Parts: sequence; structure tokens; C-alpha cells
Amino acid sequence: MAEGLKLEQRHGKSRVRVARVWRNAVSGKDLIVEWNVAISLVTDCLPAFTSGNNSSIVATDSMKNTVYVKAKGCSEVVSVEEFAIILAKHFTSLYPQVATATITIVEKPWERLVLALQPHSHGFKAGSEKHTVEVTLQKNGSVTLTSGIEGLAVLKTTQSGFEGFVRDKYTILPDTKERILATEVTTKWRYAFEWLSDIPPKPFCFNQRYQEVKEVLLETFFGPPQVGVYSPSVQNTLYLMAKAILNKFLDITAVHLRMPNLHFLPVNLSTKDNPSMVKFADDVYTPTDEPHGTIEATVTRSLSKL
Ligand SMILES: O=c1[nH]c(=O)c2[nH]c(=O)[nH]c2[nH]1
Repeated sequence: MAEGLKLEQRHGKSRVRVARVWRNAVSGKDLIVEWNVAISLVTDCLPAFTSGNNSSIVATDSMKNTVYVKAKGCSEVVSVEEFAIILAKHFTSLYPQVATATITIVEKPWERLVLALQPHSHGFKAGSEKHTVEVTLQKNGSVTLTSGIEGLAVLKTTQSGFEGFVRDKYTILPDTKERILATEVTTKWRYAFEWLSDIPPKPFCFNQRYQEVKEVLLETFFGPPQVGVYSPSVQNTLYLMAKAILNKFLDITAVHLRMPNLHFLPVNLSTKDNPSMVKFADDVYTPTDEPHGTIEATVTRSLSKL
């Protein structure tokens, strides 16, 4: 670029909220999804930045409108992944000046209400963890597709310890074989598809894969229902969770996991008169998330790129 400067730029629209209802006359059941969409485009529009010439800018207001037009156009139920791909395809194919589109969506966890063991035909309640997606599509069809889970809060009351760590003049924490392990898992997994044409058509179901990944994460974190599995550290449990996903799903090439260590501190209370007012016996804790440990890692299948 002129003037001895380098400019890297993108523009887009964030927090575009859209809900889509599909009504099924056969089953009599409505379905709703609520999405929070972010669009970010790499566009050949340098003159807009350097000289105020807007002639090649796709207005972010138009991007927002496109979300609603495309939602309307989905006459059949689509997953959040499919919707992100529809948007990314639209921006990279309609506009010659758009080189790359990144679409990020967080789905609000509306779950069908079950009343008296009966699924409600049109009633939903908010669940907890969220399904996320990020798609980056180049004009030539090269794609990266990453799905994820946000806010999966899990806790186990035993089968966790932490021992043998660095012990020096700053160390107070005792070794333990018995503690509560609590975290809020955020994960992203990258699919192996490198080109738009690699993405399998239906019936490959991204929603089913999302449920399966969640199940594998939970199985690995908790272990079998009766006995569980011992965790020597968040680090080891995190690694085993990522490895289990890569072992089970060959179309996933990389897994990122973030697992804050949400501490449950032993309660010991004493006074001079009452030295054992509360003596900790693996029973009374102070739950705290401030400060908390932050443990994260990306595990990638060797030979795959990321
Ligand atoms: O599983 C843990 N990993 C750590 O790195 C750590 N550090 C700490 O103080 N407690 C723990 N627990």
C-alpha cells in the first residue's frame, strides 16, 4: 500500500439476533432456534479506509438484513452449522470484492418442555450449555468449520486429587487425594473438511454430532456411574477428554478445551474457646470462582493441519 503503511481490515455486523420457527403439520410440533450471529468480511475496499470512497463497501446494515432473509429462506429445519455455511456462501459468492467470510453463531439452548412426561407441542425452556459454530470460507471454497460447546458446568464430589506439584517457598496448598472438581467447559472442535465440497450433505447431522461430542466429554470427565474415574489434575482430565473425541470421531482434527478450575475450599472455623467449631472432614466447602485456575489446551491429530 502507498504511504509506507500496511492495512489489514475487515468489517461486519455482530449480535444479530434471529429466531426461526418451523411448524410441522404432521407431528403437530413446533421447533424454534434462537441464534446470535456475527458476520465478519474481508473485502477489497481499501479506498473506503484510505480516501473515503465507499463504493465497494457492503453495508453492515445489509449484512444484518441478509440474516433475516436467509432465515426466512430456510423452509426446512437447519442446524446452526448449516445456517452459518449458507451465510458464508452467500457473502463470498454474491460480492466479487468479498474474499473471506467468517460467520460465528451462538445458539440459545431452548429445549422442548416435558410436562407430565409428555413433550410439549410448542413449549420450550432454556437449558444451560450453548452450541456454537465458526465458519471461515474463502472465495475459492476453502473452508474451516469449527463447532463448540460453551458453558457446560460440571462437578464431581470425589475421585479428584492434586499431588506432587512444585513445592517451594510460595507453596501453601497441601497435596490431596480427595477434593471436589468443578469446571465450566468451553470446547471447540475443528472438522476435517477443507473444501466446501467436502462437507457431506444431509443426512450428516451436525446436531447429532454435537450431542455425541458432549456425551464423550461427560463420560470421560465422570467415568462410569457407579465408580467414576480418578482425576489426578484438571490437565490430565482435559487431555483425556480431548483424546477421546479425536479417537472416536475421525472427521474431527483438533479439539480445544478450556476448563477453569472452580475451587471448593475446605471450611475450617475455630476460636480460642472453640478450636473445632467446624473441622473440615470432606463435607463443608466455600465454593468460589474468584480467583480460579485457568487450564486450556488444543490437541491436534498429528499430520493434520491447524
Ligand atoms: O488440577 C489442578 N491443576 C493445577 O494446575 C492446579 N493448581 C492448583 O493450585 N490446583 C490445581 N489443580
